[in-house]
Amino acid sequence: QHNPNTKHNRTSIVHLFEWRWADIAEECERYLAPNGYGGVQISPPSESIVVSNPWHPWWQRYQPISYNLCSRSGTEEELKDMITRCNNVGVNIYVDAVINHMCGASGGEGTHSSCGSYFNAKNEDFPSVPYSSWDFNDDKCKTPNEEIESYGDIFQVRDCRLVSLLDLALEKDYVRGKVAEYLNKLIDLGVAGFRVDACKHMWPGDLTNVYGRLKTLNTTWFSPGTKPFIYQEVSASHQNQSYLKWLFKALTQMTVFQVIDLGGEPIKASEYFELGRVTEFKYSTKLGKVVRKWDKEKLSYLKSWGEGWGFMPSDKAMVFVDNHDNQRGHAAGGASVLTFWDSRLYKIAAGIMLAHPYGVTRVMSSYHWDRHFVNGKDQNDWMGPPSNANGSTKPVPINPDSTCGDKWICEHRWRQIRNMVIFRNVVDGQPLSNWWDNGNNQIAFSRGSKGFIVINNDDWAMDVTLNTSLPMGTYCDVISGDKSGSSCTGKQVSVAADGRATFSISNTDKDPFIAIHADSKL
Ligand SMILES: O=C(NCCCOc1c(-c2ccc(O)c(O)c2)oc2cc(O)cc(O)c2c1=O)[C@@H]1CCCN1C(=O)/C=C/c1ccc(O)c(O)c1
Ligand SMILES: [Ca+2]
Repeated sequence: QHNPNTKHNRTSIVHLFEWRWADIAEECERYLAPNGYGGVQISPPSESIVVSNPWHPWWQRYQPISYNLCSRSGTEEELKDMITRCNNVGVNIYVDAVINHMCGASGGEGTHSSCGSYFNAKNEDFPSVPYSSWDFNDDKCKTPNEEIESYGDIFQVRDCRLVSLLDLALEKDYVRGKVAEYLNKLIDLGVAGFRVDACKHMWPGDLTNVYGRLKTLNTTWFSPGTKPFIYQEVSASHQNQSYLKWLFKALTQMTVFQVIDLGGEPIKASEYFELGRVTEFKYSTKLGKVVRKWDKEKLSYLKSWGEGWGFMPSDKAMVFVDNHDNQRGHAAGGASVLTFWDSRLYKIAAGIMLAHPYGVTRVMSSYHWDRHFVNGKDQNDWMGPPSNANGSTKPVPINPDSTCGDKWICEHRWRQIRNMVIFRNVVDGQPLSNWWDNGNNQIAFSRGSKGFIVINNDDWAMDVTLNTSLPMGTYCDVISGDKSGSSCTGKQVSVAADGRATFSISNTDKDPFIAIHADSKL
């Protein structure tokens, strides 16, 4: 089901990565609802392993040991309360569903889990579900050590263990039933859909079967018959790296009698299109390259942004500037991905993503960690959220100036990003028009007659008069400030009767872009 089911033309999702349920509930009521966010992607709510080395890494939550709704973010009661409170203010909840695997094969035995449930990884014994060795792909996987060895082999990628994670036998009716039971319980609680993790490692046919077992949404908040919104993580990045390594090795060893499919990426995102939306991973890396002006990329090339760049159809795409994985440089294209660490360029990238009509947009909300690069790799890329000595996650304090404290970054609260989320809501449904560029890194475009954005990413000042297609009047720039009452706290733009306006943007501006829309008009 490809429609996010968002309420009263809210168009963006925010990923409150590793937030506690209690804090999410507060944030829905005090910030997300008033500022037009459509929904929240929450971290996996299922009980996971607790890893001690490295100490409580963020990715331990991607190693389930049961489907008990009890995790580092809170209890089932807190989850239920949060979903209710967010739904009551029109903010949907999307669950990060980890259904391809359980914990790593060397996860050990015992109760080192987020809620103390017993499991034995070695025997593939997860009594809380229950799952036993019958429910894993050991027989189906044809590699000697059960691991994915070559990313060029689509059977290994689906049926073997991803970094030794115990691979569930999703072709079995019993396993499909257990996974559907887990997702349906969340639907009963009121969630609006799922971000399905690691889809590349599951057969589309198995996913189709599981999705087919899902209930329609809880009618307390959704109209009868509404199907859950599904968006599938299909990441080419890591695959690409390993796939290209394999390809090179194969080529050096290839004899004339062997025929190796030299095609592109073996598994295509399009295999998953019919099932739901798919994360467009090229978007992050390409947008990062263009805004950083790497590889001779220019902002003016964004004239054909979207399908024109070879991305999947807009109505199938979930897009983002960065995500929890590639903001840590994991992905092959990782180096170009913009993150909160590069805040000035990050805001430009977010402005472009939110102003452009392509895809459903997801805003990342991160926490700070002590990056420590050694030979280009961050030794601390595993670090979990701000936490107390006992490993529990710290609450999110809100400062008087509306920023977050205690190392929570809260990109979704940055004025420039928050206001562009609102911009996207105001212009929803309006086509991109009035494209203008200077052949380099100065661009501008409107969204019908509802909004207009101008960006200067060149190393010199910009001073142009452009047709905005907006009605005559004075507009507040929502990047340098807000409209408050009958005045602007930042720059203002006056649009003449013929729709033209003059824009002057210094290349040394804190934020070298201007955005105006129907609701920022005085
Ligand atoms: O070096 C690592 N992993 C190998 C490279 C990334 O591979 C992983 C991918 C992955 C990434 C890109 C691909 O193209 C691909 O086919 C697979 O997806 C996962 C999904 C999970 O639910 C749990 C995982 O441990 C992984 C994972 O390790 C570290 C140590 C273990 C976790 N991890 C990690 O780096 C964890 C990464 C991770 C975790 C959760 C995610 O949703 C995700 O996208 C990445
Ligand atoms: Ca699998």
